[in-house]
Order: sequence, then C-alpha cells, then structure tokens
Amino acid sequence: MKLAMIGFGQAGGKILDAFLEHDQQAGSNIVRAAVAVNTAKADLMGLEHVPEENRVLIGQSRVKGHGVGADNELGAEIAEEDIDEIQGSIDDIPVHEIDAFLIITGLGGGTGSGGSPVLARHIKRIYTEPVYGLGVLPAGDEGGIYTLNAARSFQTLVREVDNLLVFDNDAWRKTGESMQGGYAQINEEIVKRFGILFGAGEVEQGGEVAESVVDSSEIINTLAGGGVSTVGYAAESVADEKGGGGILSRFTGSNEESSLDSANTTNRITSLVRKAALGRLTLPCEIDGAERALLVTAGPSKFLNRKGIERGRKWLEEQTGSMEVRGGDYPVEASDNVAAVVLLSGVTNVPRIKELQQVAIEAQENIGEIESESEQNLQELVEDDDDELEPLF
Ligand SMILES: Nc1nc2c(ncn2[C@@H]2O[C@H](COP(=O)(O)OP(=O)(O)OP(=O)(O)O)[C@@H](O)[C@H]2O)c(=O)[nH]1
Repeated sequence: MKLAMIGFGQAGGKILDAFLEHDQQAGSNIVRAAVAVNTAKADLMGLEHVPEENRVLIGQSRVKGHGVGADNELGAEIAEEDIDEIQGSIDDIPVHEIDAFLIITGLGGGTGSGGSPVLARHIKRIYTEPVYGLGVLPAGDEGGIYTLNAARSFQTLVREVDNLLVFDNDAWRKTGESMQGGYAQINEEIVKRFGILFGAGEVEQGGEVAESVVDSSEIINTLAGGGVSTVGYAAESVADEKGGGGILSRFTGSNEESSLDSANTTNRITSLVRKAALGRLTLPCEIDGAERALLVTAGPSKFLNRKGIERGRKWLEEQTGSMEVRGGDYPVEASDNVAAVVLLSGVTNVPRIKELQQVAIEAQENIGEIESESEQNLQELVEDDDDELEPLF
C-alpha cells in the first residue's frame, strides 16, 4: 500500500523518520511521500531521513520556531493559520500514486496533538483518498496535561480521520530506560507492525502465491467504516529451518514428510495468530466486539500456507464475533522470521481510553480550580496586609 505520510510534531516526525529508514532497509516501498510539520525548528533539524525540502516549519510569527510547549489549542490555531504552508508541501505529492494519507502524531503534546485534526479535516476536504491517523497515547507518568491533551485530541481526531490507528506508549514503556533510548526502541516496534501491515499490500501480484497475497484494497476495506484500530504482532525465527529441511524434503522427502511439514507450517501460523491477537496490542483492548479484522502472515513463502491463514481467520472470527475477517500472505523471501500481524478495526471495548478520559477530567478540573484561585492568591501576596504601600504607577 502506497502512503503519503505526514509526521506532525516531534513524535510524528521521529516515527516518520523511522518509517523511512525501515522502508529503505526492507525495500518495502510504502512511503511514497514524506512530509514533517512542526512548530519547533530544532525538531525538524534533528530528522535524518525526511528530505529537507519536505520539512515545514509553521507558526514562526507566533512561537519563533520554539514549539508550543504542550499547548494543543495553540497547536490547532497555528495549523489553521498556516494551513497553506502545509498544503504547499502536499501539493508536491503525486496524489494519484498513493492509496491513502497517514498523519502520524503524539497525542499528548501541543503541535501534533492540536494540529493533526485540523490537517486531517483539511486533507479530507480536498482529496478523495482515505486519511488515516496514527496517534500515540502518552505514558501514564507523563502527567495530567499530557493526558488531558491526548484525551481531547483523541476525541477530535477520531472524528476527522477515516480511521485512527492507536499506539499506547504506556503499554510499551520499559522502566529504567532513558526517554530517548526508550523512544527509539518503541518507534522500531511501531514501524515493525505497521510496516508489515502496509507493506503487505505492496507485493506485486503474480506467480504461485498470487491469490493469497494481501491487496491494498483489503487493508482499505478493513479500515473503512472508521473508528479506532489496534494491531497485534507475533513472530518466530525460522532461520534454522530455512536452508535445510524444508527445501530438501521438497525434493527428496516422502509424502509423509511433506505433509508433516505442512502440518507444522499450519500449526505455527495458527499459534502465531493467537499470540498476536491475545498478546500486547498497540492499543490494549478486548478484541471481542472488533468490527473488522485483517490477518497478515509474513515471511518466506515456503513457511506460509493457505490452511494456516484460513484457520487463523476462523479463530479470529470466533474471538471477535465479526464476520468481516480478511486474511492473506505477505511473502518476504529474505526474512528469517514468520510473523503474524492482526489488524483489529472498530474496537470499542477499550478500558485504557476510559481511564485516560477519567484522568483527563480530573486534570481539567484541577487546572480550572488552580486558575480561579491563583488570581486571588497573587493579589494576597502582592498587596500588603493593611494596604499601606502605594504602587509606583
Ligand atoms: N512513541 C513515541 N512517542 C513519543 C516520541 N516523542 C514524544 N512522544 C510522545 O508524544 C507526546 C507528544 O510529544 P511531542 O510530539 O514532543 O509534542 P509536539 O507535537 O512536538 O508538541 P510541542 O512539543 O508541545 O510543541 C509525548 O507526550 C510522548 O508521549 C517518540 O519518539 N516516540
């Protein structure tokens, strides 16, 4: 699937950068165009893979290139005011060559959190291609203001995009790691999952595997209908089996041997599908009730088989209660792994979002109380008790 990716804010830019690196390394060719938008000049300069001409600094007259300091209302205002500058960069995208837009952003900050819904609305008004969001939730320990920003941005962005794919930093953070090192690793996890998902729709159809290969329309149809999505992933190394047994048994092996191989392949896939769906999702949630799902099995084609996918698909139907579960292959001959990626779209039973909203409401009330008290407190501090002093003017 060919995407025009727009990284908004610092997290958005860094994840976009990681996508570009992955695309080059894996040769997956999913990023047809990459644009980074930010109010902070230093963040844009820190990017390594986004072409310089595709880095758009907005809000210069308001914040002088220094970012909006987690004020997402200001982030939204600046995006409105400078939408033409962002559009200038989108104008260079060969939109007829892309399948969809993907706006990537951290929901807890200011620039991307506020700006992304504005940009999504704008792009949807102009283009007919679907506009997806990839929104990152802040970790719980980042504090009230980040949680409040994320809760408000989440609410707005879901409404503006065709589907919001969510990644929850809280579920992925490791204790005792530096933020930067931690993010680099987290970003790799993000790119691995979404790279397989979107890369799956990019495989040329043809040859033996043609009918079982995932097509980009299957990804689009799974995401159609809107709402919130989450992704699961599980992989197993097949490096040891790659060179030897498999191929050998194909030429020399008896029927018994090859049917055993096929049974192994099927079992491996079904167990990977279970692990992917029941393990750590990008947004932890109950999978029961997901409206649509897509299963992608990736790896060297001799380790993929139709039976495995069919079984995995049926199991997903039972678990989600959805009749709209698609499935297919993503053959990657050079890989040493077999992986299953499960996209669950239209999930609604997400306790994490309810918790986030609760903390956000408390933070909002707390901020309101402090604001209303602060004027009085300042007055009490500045004025002398018996009003004996006079200000200069
Ligand atoms: N996964 C991931 N999350 C990040 C990364 N950097 C920041 N975040 C998250 O994104 C949230 C938003 O931060 P930024 O993207 O820095 O904010 P911004 O949009 O640049 O806005 P301002 O800095 O307020 O102008 C943070 O609360 C973190 O949760 C990253 O590299 N990866």
